[in-house]
Amino acid sequence: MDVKYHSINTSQRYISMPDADVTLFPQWLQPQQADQVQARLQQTLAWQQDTIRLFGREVKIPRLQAWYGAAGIKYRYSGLDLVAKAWTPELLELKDQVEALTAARFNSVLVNWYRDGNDSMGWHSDDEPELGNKPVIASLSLGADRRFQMRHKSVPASQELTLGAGSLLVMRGETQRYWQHQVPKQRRVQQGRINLTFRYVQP
Ligand SMILES: O=C(O)CCC(=O)C(=O)O
Ligand SMILES: [Fe+2]
Repeated sequence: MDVKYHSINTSQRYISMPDADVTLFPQWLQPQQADQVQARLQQTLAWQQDTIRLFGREVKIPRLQAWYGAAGIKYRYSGLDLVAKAWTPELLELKDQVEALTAARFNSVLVNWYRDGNDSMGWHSDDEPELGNKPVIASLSLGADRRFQMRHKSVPASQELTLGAGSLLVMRGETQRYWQHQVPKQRRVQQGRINLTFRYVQP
């Protein structure tokens, strides 16, 4: 897998939303390359189905996750304490490419595997304190198309995108402060999807 020597398509679409800065690169990776990367990540990452406490009960989250990054990076996510595993060669290569595109720095990645349309992620903002003010979040999608919904926290504004294989969504500035996002269940989707969100966590 060598992302560098594939042509990367930087055509982009700015998504006009109040109090947000969101850009979509719909075909950042070519379909073939996206499939190749997905297969490789599925095989090589240390997937876990974490549990969270919800109303006093242990509940399995509806997807598999893996957290990778630089040594010593720790992260709290929905009440989970995650410690980054060391970058794999594929993840490091993707991180370098995403850094080159966005001119931002990342030291970790949260990887989610939605096994089919029953897996999902509920409404949230990526606004944990360790992400700092105005975090840049770069989100690479592989596999099945899934709906990505966004809603403003205080004014009636919303936006929905389809995130397809090879797409890269970059959220910057005040986006996390004013907006939430989710990946709803889509019962008819039978294929899996992997999403990687590259982040900079204050060490
Ligand atoms: O799967 C996605 O597209 C979004 C993932 C996400 O919001 C997150 O990891 O915080
Ligand atoms: Fe998120």
